[in-house]
Amino acid sequence: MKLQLALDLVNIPEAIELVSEVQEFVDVVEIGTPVVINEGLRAVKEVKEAFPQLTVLADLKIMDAAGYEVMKASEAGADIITILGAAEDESIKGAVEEAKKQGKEILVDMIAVKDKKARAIELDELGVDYICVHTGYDLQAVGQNSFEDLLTIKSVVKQAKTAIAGGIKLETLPEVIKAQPDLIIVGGGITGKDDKKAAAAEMQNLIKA
Ligand SMILES: O=C([C@H](O)CO)[C@H](O)[C@H](O)COP(=O)(O)O
Repeated sequence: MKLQLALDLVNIPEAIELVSEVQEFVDVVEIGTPVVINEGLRAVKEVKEAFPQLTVLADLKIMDAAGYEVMKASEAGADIITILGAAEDESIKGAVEEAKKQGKEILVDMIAVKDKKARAIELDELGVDYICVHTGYDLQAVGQNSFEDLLTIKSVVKQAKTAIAGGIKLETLPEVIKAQPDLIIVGGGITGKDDKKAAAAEMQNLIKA
């Protein structure tokens, strides 16, 4: 199991400062969708240049023009790029093909997919690297989480790695760990703490225990 730090509500200098603080306790750094919207792929480039030893994920949530967008994110230095599970199969295939060409990985975000079990089976067959269940900010706000969905996809996925994101905190981490996803994505559970280093360290300790 690996720990991914999601950076969503920062600019580039703040992102670099935050990663400096917690780098020894995280495996993957996510340049979140809001950061890409505000700063562009320059955020991916600058974070990867500052921390070449870390895996950098570009959370583009691609919906179309997938091969081209995966190519541009790869050129910026992303190691993993996200696409939406709701995208057309042609887009998923384009993303997977381009990522393979560039030596990168594709993570599919299942946000807003209704039949997650059926779609996870299809995505697994399309050769994606990760399938991620995700409760976005707007559904977190009405009390939802993705713990059940993680068990659902884990019961059918044969080849892809599994991931979970959305509102995971220290208090809920043990329940997530029980389901043994390959990747646990945490944003506010670390970035919202006064002592971010201690929060990341505590989470990494639980994950690696
Ligand atoms: O993907 C995310 C969200 O849609 C905003 O772009 C977050 O990175 C993801 O939800 C993890 O952040 P937290 O929910 O704060 O843990």
